[in-house]
Amino acid sequence: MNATTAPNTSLRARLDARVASARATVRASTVGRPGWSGKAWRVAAQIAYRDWMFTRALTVWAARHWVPTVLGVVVSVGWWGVLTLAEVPGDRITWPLLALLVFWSPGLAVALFAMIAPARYRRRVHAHKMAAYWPEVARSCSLYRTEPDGTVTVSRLRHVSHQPGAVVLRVETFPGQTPDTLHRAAPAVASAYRAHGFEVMPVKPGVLDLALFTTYRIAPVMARMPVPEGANPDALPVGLARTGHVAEMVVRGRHTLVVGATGAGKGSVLWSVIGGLAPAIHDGTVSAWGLDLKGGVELEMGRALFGRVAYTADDAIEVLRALMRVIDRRKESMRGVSRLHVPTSADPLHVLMIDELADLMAYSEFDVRREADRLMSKILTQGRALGVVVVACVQNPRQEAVGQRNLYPQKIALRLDSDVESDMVLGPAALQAPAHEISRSDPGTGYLVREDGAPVMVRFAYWPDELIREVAIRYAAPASHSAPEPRDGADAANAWAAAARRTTNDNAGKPTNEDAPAPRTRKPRAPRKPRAPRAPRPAAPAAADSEEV
Ligand SMILES: Nc1ncnc2c1ncn2[C@@H]1O[C@H](COP(=O)(O)OP(=O)(O)OP(=O)(O)O)[C@@H](O)[C@H]1O
Repeated sequence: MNATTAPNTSLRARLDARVASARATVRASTVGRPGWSGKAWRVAAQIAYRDWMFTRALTVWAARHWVPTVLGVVVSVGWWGVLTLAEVPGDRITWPLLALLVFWSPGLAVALFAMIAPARYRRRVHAHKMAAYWPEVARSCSLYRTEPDGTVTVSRLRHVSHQPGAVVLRVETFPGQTPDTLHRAAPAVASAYRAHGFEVMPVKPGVLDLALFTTYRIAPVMARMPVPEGANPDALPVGLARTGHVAEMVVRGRHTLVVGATGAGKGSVLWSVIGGLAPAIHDGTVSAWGLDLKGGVELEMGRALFGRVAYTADDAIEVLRALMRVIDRRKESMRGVSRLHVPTSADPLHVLMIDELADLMAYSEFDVRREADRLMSKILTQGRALGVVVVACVQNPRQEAVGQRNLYPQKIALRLDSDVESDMVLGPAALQAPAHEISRSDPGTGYLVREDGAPVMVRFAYWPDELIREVAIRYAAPASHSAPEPRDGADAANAWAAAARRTTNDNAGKPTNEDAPAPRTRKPRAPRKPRAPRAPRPAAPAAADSEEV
């Protein structure tokens, strides 16, 4: 900041403060008064406001349509003058006045509309202004072509609509233009209209909605007790989007990486997912697993929602192995039956929530890191279709902390420290999602970048500790989820398949902990006789992954 702007800024700030305080005083002594006097002030203010809207709309109409305005005045005054000069007996006012009303009737209709629905009137006026400016914007943003006869064709603006916090332009391509051109021009269009940001949403081939945000911030949202209808892992409500709509996140079939600097609000994302899914956890269709190597400070608050949690590195490895067993079992049961797991209470969607991934993947002992890396790679590459998904939170997106970030198809970038980090996390989507520009005073705000790469700014709901505790009590996980071991019946078959594959496994003989017998009592093994014919079974493609059974 230079020396001349500093005093101006403080003068401006002082003036703003004075104006705000004067407004507050006037408000408190008029419409803000308690009781009947306050009510009377509010009614009077409404009448004055609507009168003002009527007059303003009529004046604007008259200024724009001066021909009928002047003609109306000339005809009615002339008529009255003729009647007066001719000394016609009787009423000389009514008919001239009616003539004026007829000429001015369109303006009066608009003014009445402005008086009855002032907010809608303002939005319409605004939409008209935006539409009037469109040809110029389209030309300056290269959304035009010049015809052989020299005329210029611009992309057609079908209509302008308003949503809370955004103005939406529905734009249509002209023949020879691709939607990509509109995508590329979107930042320039947003800048031309002085918008705080934009979002492009395809409507149908050749037609796009371009949402221009009129506000930079999304107001804080408080989480509420979740309801069973909302606990949908295909469209989980997690907060508010900039358009004012509920923001939804896909959990099933997606691994999600959540990155945010310290204090950016990763806890809000974590609890929006686990808390939002709580009713599904309670009815058994979702099973939550947790890793919190900060000693369980975050997850212990809602411990009852999790089937299994780990607060130390060694326990975390055990949890990852247990998840691999689930994956291997599902590979067997889903092979040739289904390509995307459908959760049921007997066979739930497993959601692994990791608070601070770097504690496990970067700051643990070397052996733990290596094993965690191996298991996470397998879970991330094999789990999503098999109904095992990971939501991993991390502060630092550096390579060593999140070496596998490309294995997460869905990313959430909360406030980040630099544009390099935004780029690192979001790649090309960072251009539309400058997470490093999110203000420190807006924790819980971030960009959700789905698999298709389109970013949506979201304010995740804030979950106070009391609510997390209440939700955990009300929607505690069923007891069966606390020890998710191989199901009876499936056990013997898996053991047979594993034993058979181990004989052909490249890693056979290597000391892996998954080979250790599960600590549960198992059914006595079937006689070894059937092993021989199973060995050449065409299980080779999955063999590399089979040792975790
Ligand atoms: N959605 C939200 N709305 C409003 N305030 C929030 C929201 N989320 C978080 N906060 C505020 O920001 C603070 C920090 O949030 P949180 O602990 O979730 O950050 P974090 O990213 O997990 O930080 P760290 O990585 O240091 O643990 C909270 O104590 C809360 O006051």
